[in-house]
Amino acid sequence: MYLSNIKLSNFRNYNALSTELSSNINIIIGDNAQGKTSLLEAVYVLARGKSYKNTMSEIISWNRESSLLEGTFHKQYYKDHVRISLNKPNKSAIYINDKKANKRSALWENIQVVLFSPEDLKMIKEGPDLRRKFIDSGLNNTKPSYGNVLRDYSRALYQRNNLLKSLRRSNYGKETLEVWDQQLVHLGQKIIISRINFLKKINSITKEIHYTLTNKQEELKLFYISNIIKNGEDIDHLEEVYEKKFRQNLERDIQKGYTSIGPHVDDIRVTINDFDAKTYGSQGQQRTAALSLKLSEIELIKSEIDENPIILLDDVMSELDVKRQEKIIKYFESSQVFITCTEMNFEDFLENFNKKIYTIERGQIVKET
Ligand SMILES: Nc1ncnc2c1ncn2[C@@H]1O[C@H](COP(=O)(O)OP(=O)(O)OP(=O)(O)O)[C@@H](O)[C@H]1O
Repeated sequence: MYLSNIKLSNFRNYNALSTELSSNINIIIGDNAQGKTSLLEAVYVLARGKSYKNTMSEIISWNRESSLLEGTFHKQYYKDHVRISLNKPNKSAIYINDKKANKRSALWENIQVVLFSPEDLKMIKEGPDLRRKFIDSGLNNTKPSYGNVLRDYSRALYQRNNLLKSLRRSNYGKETLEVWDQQLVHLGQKIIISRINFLKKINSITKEIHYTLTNKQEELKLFYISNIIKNGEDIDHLEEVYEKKFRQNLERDIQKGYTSIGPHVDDIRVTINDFDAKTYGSQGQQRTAALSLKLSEIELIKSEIDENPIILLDDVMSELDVKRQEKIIKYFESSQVFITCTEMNFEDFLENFNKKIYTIERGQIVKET
């Protein structure tokens, strides 16, 4: 799939922009603070209906009240024209082929996008939230209903945590706790099962990619770590076990004022040649493992839904050495890719690609080749 054009008004530091895009490689180059990431972010907003890092008020230009984004996504057999209007403080409307969509999920059910930022390269080294984000992004792209479950789970979790905090002071409303518990167990077990199945599928792809990136020196494996069910345990009884542990943890949860178990605190354990990559891996090994994980997300999407996702590389190329740059570029042969950079030191690898280079200055494309 690819985005053939993009039109922006009052989006971050872009007053107005309209351009055609390459269906393969799009390089967005410029000095710092000129608008490279903003353009990439605009592609993401068109695909997801929201930003990956800023609130709506933050993406609308400072001195404006509203913003408009438009673009046409081409899939194998049809195309969708997407128009999104954003209004301060927090209102948005999405139109697909001029028909108003009721939910943002109308976008993610149809459009696959993989974002890759320097933060992702820290996925192995840092805390579990980046690893959970990785798995959730993969699932959102391959199983659209997952996004709704995740959203409902987060809402229920927020409500339960608020209630837990108030129960520290008085028992008022304790009877409603059961409603949130039931919802969390029901939604939480769906999330855990989806994640375990996702890891089963992606494990073999990640292993192959990592073999290639490390010249067959390293074997990478992924394990789902849940505080409700142990790896390899029978997931048929998950709901029962989950309910029991929830009851056991209730007093502790009230004392702490938050829900201490569930998929929101789960993790992925990554091993390299059977040692724990987070504890024992060198920085280089951890970064290569993170790269393998992101590339395998792209490959899994390709095989699961028979569409190439749009790939957004925000400042990632400058973080990789030449060898790794060369190796990853071959995964972009048949995808649309957006690459932001301040310098083009990887041009040699892109000789045979269909590419467009956009030079950005103060929120404008000043050169296009
Ligand atoms: N809502 C907004 N309205 C107007 N300008 C904004 C808004 N939000 C951010 N900016 C400005 O837009 C400019 C471009 O930001 P952007 O992150 O796109 O830069 P960049 O070219 O990717 O820079 P870098 O190479 O440093 O990452 C920055 O100067 C930023 O302060």
